[in-house]
Amino acid sequence: MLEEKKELLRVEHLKKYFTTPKGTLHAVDDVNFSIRAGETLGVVGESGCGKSTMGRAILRLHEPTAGKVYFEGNDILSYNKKQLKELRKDMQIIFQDPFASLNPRMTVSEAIIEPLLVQGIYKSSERAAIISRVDEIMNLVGLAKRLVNTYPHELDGGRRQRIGIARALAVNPKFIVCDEPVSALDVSIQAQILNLMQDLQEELNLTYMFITHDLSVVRHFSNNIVVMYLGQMVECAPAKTLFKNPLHPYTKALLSAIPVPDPDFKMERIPLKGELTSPINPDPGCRFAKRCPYATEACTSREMTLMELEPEHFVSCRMIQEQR
Ligand SMILES: Nc1ncnc2c1ncn2[C@@H]1O[C@H](COP(=O)(O)OP(=O)(O)OP(=O)(O)O)[C@@H](O)[C@H]1O
Repeated sequence: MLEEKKELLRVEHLKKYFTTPKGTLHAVDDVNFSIRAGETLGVVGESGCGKSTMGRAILRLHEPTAGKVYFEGNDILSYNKKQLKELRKDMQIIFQDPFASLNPRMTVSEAIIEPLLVQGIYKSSERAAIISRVDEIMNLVGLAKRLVNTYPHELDGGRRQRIGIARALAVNPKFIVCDEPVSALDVSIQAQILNLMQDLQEELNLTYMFITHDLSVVRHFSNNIVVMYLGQMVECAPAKTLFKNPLHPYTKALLSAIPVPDPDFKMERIPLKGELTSPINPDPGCRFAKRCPYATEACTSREMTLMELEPEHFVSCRMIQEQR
């Protein structure tokens, strides 16, 4: 019998609001989900819907406004500075733009050594052990040994992102927030980096939260997918279910925008009208209503909640919920 995978991360009623001159910006507004160890949760949605803020709030790079985050069953929002520093070894992040996130004055080896020293995994006097660990990590992420003394500007985007991955892996984490890790790369390089990340996940039993605006990137990669709209989850389901039977009009619109190679497969194209509205002091009711082709008066007057309409398939849409 297959062993049931353990839950690694649980997020409950997580909120992150920013105070702005125009009002309170609801960047993340009551999200709930969990991720099992060794699995990937894909988080998708348009730019500005709160994906990065959510990833950072989970890691406490942004202090959450409200909610709970449990890592291995522990309430990490109650952690003090010392506990947080320890936690950094378990929870890491890979950024979208490796060029912006790397120090231009650090060579490849210096960039990998930095987290090893900052996290206290080695003392700077342990030279031989550090050199051997850098060698091991470079090998793991497919960076040739000869690149050890090169600088980021001497490398292409793919190699730079391999350094970003190496820095995250250096401390032996269990969980990694991957924040659009391939969006800044040429399409030809994207697949290489995605394959590397998948291999690393298997080899090191990593758990990923993979943030992307592009549903097709997480299709084959994720166990479950969360679709976000203006700080809220509109749908959450196992990846296969979401692609086969999307229920929320916004998910359908995102999916219908992905080109499909199969000419027999015709999906009704649902155009998305207008832009993402402002997350500042949002109106009650469904936040997608202004762009939804099916919206009625009732959608704008009542607060929406996520409901499990099929096993593990959660949807926040009044019309779909009432059809059941
Ligand atoms: N430090 C901040 N102060 C004020 N508002 C912020 C801050 N960081 C993010 N925001 C706002 O929060 C909302 C969500 O932004 P976020 O970057 O999380 O979205 P995203 O879905 O990750 O988009 P992108 O892919 O463009 O980064 C946006 O309206 C953004 O302007």
